[in-house]
Amino acid sequence: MSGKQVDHDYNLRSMNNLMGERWKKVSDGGERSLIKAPSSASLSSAPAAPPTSTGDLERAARKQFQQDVTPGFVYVLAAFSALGGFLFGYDTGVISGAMLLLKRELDLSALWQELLISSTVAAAALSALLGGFLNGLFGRRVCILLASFFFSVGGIVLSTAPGKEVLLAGRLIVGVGLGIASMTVPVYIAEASPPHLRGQLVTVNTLFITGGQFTASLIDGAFSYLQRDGWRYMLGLSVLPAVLQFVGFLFLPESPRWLIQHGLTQKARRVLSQIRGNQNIDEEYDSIKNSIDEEDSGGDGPVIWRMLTYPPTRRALLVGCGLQMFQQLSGINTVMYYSATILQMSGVRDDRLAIWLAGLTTLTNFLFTLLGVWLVERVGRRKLTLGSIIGTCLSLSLLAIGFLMSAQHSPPVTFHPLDPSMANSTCSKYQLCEPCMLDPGCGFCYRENSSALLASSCVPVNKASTEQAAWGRCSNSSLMRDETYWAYNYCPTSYSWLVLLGLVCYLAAFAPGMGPMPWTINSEIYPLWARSTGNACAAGVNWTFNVLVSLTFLHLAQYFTYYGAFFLYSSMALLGFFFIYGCLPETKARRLEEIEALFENQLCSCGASDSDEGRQVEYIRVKGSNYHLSDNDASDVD
Ligand SMILES: O[C@H]1[C@H](O)[C@@H](O)[C@H](O)[C@@H](O)[C@H]1O
Repeated sequence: MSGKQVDHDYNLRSMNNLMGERWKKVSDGGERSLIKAPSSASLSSAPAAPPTSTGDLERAARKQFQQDVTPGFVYVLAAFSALGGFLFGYDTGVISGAMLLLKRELDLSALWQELLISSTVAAAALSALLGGFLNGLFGRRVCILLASFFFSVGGIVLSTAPGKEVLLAGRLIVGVGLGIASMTVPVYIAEASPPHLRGQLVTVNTLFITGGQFTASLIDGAFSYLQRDGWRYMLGLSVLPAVLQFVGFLFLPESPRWLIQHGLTQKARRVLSQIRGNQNIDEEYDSIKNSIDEEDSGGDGPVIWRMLTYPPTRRALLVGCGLQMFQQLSGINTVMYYSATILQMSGVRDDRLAIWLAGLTTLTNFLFTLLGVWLVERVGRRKLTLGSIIGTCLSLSLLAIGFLMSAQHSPPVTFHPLDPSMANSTCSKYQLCEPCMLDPGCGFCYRENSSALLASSCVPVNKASTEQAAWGRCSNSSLMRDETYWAYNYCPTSYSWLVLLGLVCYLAAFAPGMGPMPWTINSEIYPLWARSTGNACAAGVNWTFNVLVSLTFLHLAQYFTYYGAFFLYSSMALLGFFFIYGCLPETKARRLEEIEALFENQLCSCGASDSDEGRQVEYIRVKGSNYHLSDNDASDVD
């Protein structure tokens, strides 16, 4: 565990020799299909024979390495693993639509609604922590099998539940699966991927999360038309991908790194050959073995203790957990959850239409995560995360300004109807829509006549359904004549376009970087002995802050108003920017065994070394030998 880097023997002279050999064969026509002859354009300034520079050869070698030797099996493995991400997104996303039907059919109180929503996230936080222990003991494959088993059983329990108690049990079971999957899948993909594809393949897992959220919003929209039992289909459909993943993983292999760690060396070699195709696996095998041997002499005590007392892993853990915390403090789940309300503010009054349009929010999140998959190996993790958090911070401010303008131009209450029960409701005290809307017990009832508001009142909400008032004009849809509207949670405003613009900018900035990078980076910053525990802690932090932010939003809005809440999220994102700028090193294209060395310097010294980033380091293997390439400076190689 000394931070010493494994000696990879990047012998450039031998590379030149090998390249020379190879080039000779190319000239002879022997391996023309492996390294193509340079185009005439690239030859124009080169000497006649051999007609290329070392840089060209390096590039050709790298291209060949990337094109020829990444077997399709790695993609299959990543896709089956990422089904765990899909279930993560589906199960967290589907509940909002299901809840609309559930609360009507099962007559759920507010407490039960909150229980059904947050129990899953709380169970996920605990089981993510437990997942670290299970991963070390049984391996990644068994943990993924276990997670998909929980997802399947949970889905069946939910779809057949006779009452709310069984529903709660089902939600807890799904939560346990979520926690285990969220910490295991990124680790498994990272350990199986070749370095040049690792970032992209782990980011695909987050793409599947946002894909799951998008699918959930479509399913919610489609089944909301069913008069009865729509929620059973919504919650039960997750069984299909869960069973698919379970069956797939019966045939997929264990991570070679875990196998070597547990002395199953022959099996590990077999798996490595399977996932590395026609490459020589000796060097990778040795480097994993070396790092495990170093770690074995690293001391006693529980892993978390060893992590905290060894500076590089302590720093990595801080960075990993910090990233997850700032991801959630940037308010992604509040924005997603309240997107329907935000859309209603901008004039969409039909509930069903608002549900469908909220699907557009999840689609935008999904599409911009796709951009992240494309960018991660091009610009690197650090720049992508930094750019994303600046954009997130600015667009949160834009959202806040939109809410501020709406609040400052809040329509007045002009009509004070008498409460038929003569109860003295607090709603009648409000003079403006803004405080009326922020009180969870009240809503704004108004008539609109060619964009002018008439006879607007603040009245109590119907406790059984927030879609109606407790009494008066807005208490019954048949009573609501043309142009009479009920606004719960929002106020009619002419600044809704600003809020909508803020929402779109927010998703465009958040989704490619702050969404996926915390997961991707956590899967690669810990040495093998600390990887499960590190990811378990970081995933636990993610889920804990997820539940904290979602549960506090309404109270925050009540005390600080909507714009106060969004300014708060924006300042959190600004803090996050300083944290990432100072503490997050670039891990792109490094081998997992080398990354520990990046955390040897004091934490928060990364900003100072930004200039090093121009010198991109890549490791490639050509038929079993490794070379250390510098992309930007071919003259390094002489
Ligand atoms: O990375 C994911 C993703 O960005 C999701 O959209 C969000 O709901 C999750 O909380 C987050 O962890």
